[in-house]
Amino acid sequence: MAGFRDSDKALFPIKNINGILQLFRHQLENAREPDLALLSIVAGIVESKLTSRSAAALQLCEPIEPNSLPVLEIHDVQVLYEKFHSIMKSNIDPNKSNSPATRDLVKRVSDVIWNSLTRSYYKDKAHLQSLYSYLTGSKLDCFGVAFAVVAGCQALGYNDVHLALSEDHAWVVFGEHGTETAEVTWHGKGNEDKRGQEIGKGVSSRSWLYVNNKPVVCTRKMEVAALVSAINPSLNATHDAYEVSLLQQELLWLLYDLGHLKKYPMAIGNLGDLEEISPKEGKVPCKVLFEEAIYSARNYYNNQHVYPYTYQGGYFYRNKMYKEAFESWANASDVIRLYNYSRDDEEIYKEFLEIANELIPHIMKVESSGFSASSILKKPECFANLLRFYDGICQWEEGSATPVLHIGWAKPLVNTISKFDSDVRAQVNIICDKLEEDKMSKKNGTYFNNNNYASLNQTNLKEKDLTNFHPSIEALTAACSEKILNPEY
Ligand SMILES: CC1(C)CN=C(N2CCN(c3ncnc4sc(CC(F)F)cc34)CC2)S1
Repeated sequence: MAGFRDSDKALFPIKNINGILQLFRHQLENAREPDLALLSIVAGIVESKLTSRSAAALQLCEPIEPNSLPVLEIHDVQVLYEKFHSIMKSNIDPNKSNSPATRDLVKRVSDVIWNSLTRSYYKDKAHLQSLYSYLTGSKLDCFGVAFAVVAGCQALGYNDVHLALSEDHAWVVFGEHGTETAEVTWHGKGNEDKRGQEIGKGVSSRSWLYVNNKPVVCTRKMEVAALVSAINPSLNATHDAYEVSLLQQELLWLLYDLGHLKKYPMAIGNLGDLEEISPKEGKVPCKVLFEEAIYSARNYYNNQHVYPYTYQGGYFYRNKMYKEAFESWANASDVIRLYNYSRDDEEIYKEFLEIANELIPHIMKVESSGFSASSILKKPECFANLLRFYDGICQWEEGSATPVLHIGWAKPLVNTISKFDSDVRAQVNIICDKLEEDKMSKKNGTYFNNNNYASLNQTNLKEKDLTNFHPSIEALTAACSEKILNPEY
């Protein structure tokens, strides 16, 4: 059993970030499993005190000395900790027989959380992810409900209930072999919640939202990584509370050094984003962290996750490494191409839309103003990666009930492709032999992640060679060459 131990209590009152670190380290390094309720309440109190309006006002008038926190008294924590335990135990009998959870139990814990939430509130607001928010404001976001269910099950003595995470949803696994699954929270706007049901085997299982049944299935320590990843330092739309960011970064390094981020690509990516902003002495650089996140997704999740590539692509883009960004985004597109787009996939749709219609056009604009020989417009591998990027989105649409592309995509697409001269395009040799093409197809449902775009220093790209691309790419490329050949076209 977890629990608020005397050795934890000895660390209070906590006056600075180091004190929080000690509490998390103590919870993570001791034999018994870390207490999710305790750590979520502590993280939530600190986040709330440092990002609330009063905190912002305070910052403006008298900046408190660096790394200091408002003093965290044990009483503040204990009251909330006991409240959470009593909510759980007054509704559900603790697991005296130490048996695995049942679907009915999981559903009842989810109902206790669900029915105690405020009737209606803005679900996407910041700072609604922790048990502090639940216990003091009766508000939780989608992730927060799933986390609270797992923390509730732990409080009741069900240590087989664990958090399962996709890139935009969360649910639980449970049972003797940890193979039972259950929805415990809602997803998106206006969708009926499916709480209590097992994770879809139907069409929804082909949507990105369920990552082809390759979710991050957490251990208790990875659940601590999830609550740390969910710490939100934002003070307002434009500023972050420095101390909260620093605390999150230090806690992620603690978890990284203890090896608990190995199978958690998004947490590694979050650490990479924080490191890019303020690198910590003696640590692996953010560029390596983004590579490690990709390695983790390839190694443990059969390369079915998109975000590791968009973390890396975003890094390259911000650092004007545009050729590398195109490669990352093309790799992201190679992941999405084998999914069917469903209406639950809005988040990743928005991600690809921003890359295609904002980021790439911006790169084209700044690159076409200069005429340097090193310009990406002279590099066939850039053209090839852009085609791979667009082709992946086209293939994502193929076989999907919901269309992906619309006219808004075409203009930036044609604009981008037509920036490459025919002599550069001619150096791209696309080889998709029949067998390979079948492998890459969705029809047989398997996924061979070998790169079908052979070496680029071949000559003679004939229009007919493009026939292996999605028809719209072929049409657009033909249109481009038309345009380039006959400027008045
Ligand atoms: C490359 C990006 C656009 C940058 N941030 C990204 N994030 C993706 C989502 N983030 C996450 N970071 C750690 N764990 C999780 S679990 C989850 C799904 C939710 F429903 F539980 C989301 C998420 C953090 C931020 S992707």
